[in-house]
Formats: sequence, C-alpha cells, structure tokens
Amino acid sequence: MTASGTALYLDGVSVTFDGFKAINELSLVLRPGEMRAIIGPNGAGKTTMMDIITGKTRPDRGQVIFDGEVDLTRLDETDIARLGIGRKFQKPTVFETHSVEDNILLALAGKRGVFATLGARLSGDEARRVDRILRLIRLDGRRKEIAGALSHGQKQWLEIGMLLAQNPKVLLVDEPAAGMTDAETMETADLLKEIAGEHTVVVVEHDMEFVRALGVKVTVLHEGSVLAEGSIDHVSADQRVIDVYLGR
Ligand SMILES: Nc1ncnc2c1ncn2[C@@H]1O[C@H](COP(=O)(O)OP(=O)(O)OP(=O)(O)O)[C@@H](O)[C@H]1O
Repeated sequence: MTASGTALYLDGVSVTFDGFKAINELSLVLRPGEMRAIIGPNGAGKTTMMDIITGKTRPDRGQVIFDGEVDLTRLDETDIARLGIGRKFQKPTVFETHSVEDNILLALAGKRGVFATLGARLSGDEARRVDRILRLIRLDGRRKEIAGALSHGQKQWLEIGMLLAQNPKVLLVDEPAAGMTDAETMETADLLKEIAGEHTVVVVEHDMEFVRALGVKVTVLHEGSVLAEGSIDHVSADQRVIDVYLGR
C-alpha cells in the first residue's frame, strides 16, 4: 500500500513519552471523503494520534502523509492547519457574545481580518456559503441569537460550522457527542454523515450508540496500535475488543 490517492496515510508511526510508547507502529489509511470512527480505552493513544496528525506532537518514526503526498512530520501546526486539516476539540469554543451568524463570519474571515469582516458586505457566494453552513448545522433559525444562549449540543454544531467555514479537507472531531442529549447525539451523527464525502472526517468517540449511528468503518486502538478494524458489528464481536474495551 502506498500513500498515493489517500487523504491521510499513517504507516509505522511510533511516539514515546519518557520511555512509554503512547503510539506503537500505528498504521491508518483514509480515502478522500471517508469518515472513520476511532474507539478504544482511555490511554489507547487516540488523542496522541490526532496530535501527531495536526503537528502538535512529532512522531519518533513512521510516515504521516496528507493528500497522498504531503509529509506532515516536516510541518508545524500552523502550516498543517493552513493545508486544510481542521480539529475540533471536545469542549466547544465559540464567541459567546457574538451572534451565531457572526461566529461563522469570523471563521470565514481568514485573511481578510476580523474587523473588516463584521459589518462588511458579503459577496453572493459568501452569503450562500454562510446560509448553507447554517442549514447544515441546524442553526439557520437561530442565526441572529447570541451563541452564548445555545445549548451545549448546539454550540458543538456551531463550532463544527466554524471549522467548515475554513473549508478543511480533513476534519478531526474529538468526542462530539459527549454531554449531548440523545436527540442531539443522533442529529450529530446525521450532520457528520452530511459533511463526509465533501470532507474526510475522523471521529473519536466513546458513545457506541453514536458510533453505530455513523454507520462507518471503525478502528479500535489499544496501547497505541490498531487492535481491530471493520464494521461496528465486526469489531463488537471481536473478543479482544470486548476484553480491553467494550466488556469493561
Ligand atoms: N505529553 C505527554 N507526556 C507523557 N505521556 C503522555 C503525553 N501525552 C499522552 N501521554 C500518555 O500516552 C498515553 C496515550 O494517551 P492519549 O491521551 O493519546 O489516549 P486516549 O486514547 O486519547 O485516551 P482518552 O480516551 O482518555 O482521551 C496515555 O498513557 C498518556 O498518559
């Protein structure tokens, strides 16, 4: 297998912290537009894997290739973000005192700068993009309200919308369903399914109902390596996965 034609390609990646192998010969390949769910027990290396992809942590060895050809291990976090790898952390960070719509506009701003953006006239294309994002994140009807008034789940959606405004090729999403109501959780699965295809999506999650609702290939990490990979039914039936994770 080569990196050619892949969105993300990790091969033989290892990283050691103070003699402890947090990531151990990890290999992971995503096709463009694919969505992948990553599960595994606490300490399995899920966060460290995302830190490696985004350039926060440098691996000791192994290949990390983006878009079939870009060696991410040579780039820093800013370069990697600029290339089109967006990350959503667990806790939502939106501009609470700004409107929902302005949050999207601020994220869209990019090079134009924040002050030039609010109150500036949008081009037809930009306005259509904002509308599309607001509909996608289920906040079209609340666009004029301040973000601080949204529920926790809606803030998570808004932050996903802010990432989308930057049009990343790859989106890394850390435990989006944590703290959400059951209805919000299922809505989030639908939302991410709508995003995949146009974007490559990696979702780290502990909520198995949510992972099932995503209906995508699942990678189970354990002690820094891939323990199992396949459909949710396939990995759920794997005795090793039950022993280290699901059965606990
Ligand atoms: N900067 C660091 N220095 C030392 N050890 C670290 C560092 N970052 C992570 N680790 C260790 O590496 C291992 C993998 O941690 P990581 O956070 O990637 O796991 P995780 O799968 O994301 O777990 P969780 O589900 O709890 O978020 C853990 O044992 C952790 O303590």
